[in-house]
Amino acid sequence: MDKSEELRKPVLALIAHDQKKDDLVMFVSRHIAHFSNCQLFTTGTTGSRILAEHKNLDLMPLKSGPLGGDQQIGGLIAEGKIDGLIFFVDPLTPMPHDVDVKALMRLAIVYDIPMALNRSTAEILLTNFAEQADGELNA
Ligand SMILES: O=C(CO)COP(=O)(O)O
Repeated sequence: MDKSEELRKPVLALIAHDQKKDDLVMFVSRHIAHFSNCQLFTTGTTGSRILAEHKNLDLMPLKSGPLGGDQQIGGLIAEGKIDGLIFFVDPLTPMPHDVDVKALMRLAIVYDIPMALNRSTAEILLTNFAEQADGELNA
């Protein structure tokens, strides 16, 4: 691995179901220093909500989840382009695209991508990425 590869920004996928979007935007705000050093992919509406608060992030919104956004992120995972997935899931609302959500989670498991499905696990995931980045800087 050459130096530029070692120091490349972590690539994270961020997604939130509608009832969890406020929580995710707050989470991003709280950890903005960290997210400013990441390349981000999101589903459509999630990305718009985050960009409305934080215009300068390196963030690429894909299609909305029900229109294929979860599958696009799954495709990126299959191509090895995603280092971690933070997905604030709403467990209390039926979703028309539930199969897409399940397929995305399946691919994250298949490719052994760190996947946080709620806030407390997302905190652990971010801490881990931050520690890795510190380790690389001090190596
Ligand atoms: O439905 C979603 C994930 O399954 C999220 O999609 P949006 O970010 O477009 O609302």
